Amino acid sequence: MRIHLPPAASISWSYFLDVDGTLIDIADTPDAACIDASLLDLIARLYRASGGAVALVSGRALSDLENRLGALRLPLAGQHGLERRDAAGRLWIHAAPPAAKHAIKQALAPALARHPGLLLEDKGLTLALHYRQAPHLAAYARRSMVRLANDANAGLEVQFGKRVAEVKPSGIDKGTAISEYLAESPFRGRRPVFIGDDLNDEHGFAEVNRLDGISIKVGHGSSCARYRLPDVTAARQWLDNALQEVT
Ligand SMILES: O=P(O)(O)OC[C@H]1O[C@H](O[C@H]2O[C@H](CO)[C@@H](O)[C@H](O)[C@H]2O)[C@H](O)[C@@H](O)[C@@H]1O
Repeated sequence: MRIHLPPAASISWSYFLDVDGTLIDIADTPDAACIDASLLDLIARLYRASGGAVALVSGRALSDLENRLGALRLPLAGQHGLERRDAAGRLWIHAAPPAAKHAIKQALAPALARHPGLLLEDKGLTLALHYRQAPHLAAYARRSMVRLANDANAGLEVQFGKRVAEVKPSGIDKGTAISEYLAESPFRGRRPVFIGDDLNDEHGFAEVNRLDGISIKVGHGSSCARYRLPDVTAARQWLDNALQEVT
């Protein structure tokens, strides 16, 4: 992999940070992933030093992120931007739970019972079918979610990610979440940075590229991001370096 390292980070920029695979290593299951104390400290320091211009932009649900962050409160976009808490603490919800959600869950129930390696994550507005514990079922899981989204005929789309296929309302993504933040204080007027690792981060990279910001892909795989960092450790180190400006 050819690595185009990003320029040195500046605390005058706006920081949009993906979570799984970017700030924390991928774990076997969604629940097993852990935001450790040193990451909490890094985010808190960056948040203070940048005047609050830090948001987590994640596929996880807001409530899930909140539980993992404990007392640390900052802007959060969850479920790929479908729900967003802004810097003033206001909550923006961009879609209702899909009417077809119950039917999709029912349709998946036999496969989930048959294959314990499949895991269904109901995030409220989206349904994610994880196959990390059953990688041989990748094609089946992806195909099933595409079929169920199409059959619902209700403005749903499938977002693929690391060993996951997710049915979600279409039209909102991490790119729209970033552009909403950038219209608001304290993000407005700052150069945007987005760091991510997964397919669902490509919308965010594209938006940041459009604004001449800094898009950084963590790890391998094709991407429209302009820069690369090899892994979670390097991503955290790059952010920590921004804080050297202020110490
Ligand atoms: O946008 P992110 O913050 O990166 O969240 C993306 C998805 O992360 C979680 O799933 C992924 O991480 C799990 C734990 O490491 C892993 O087991 C799974 O295979 C990955 O797909 C989360 O469960 C999803 O809801 C997020 O969309």
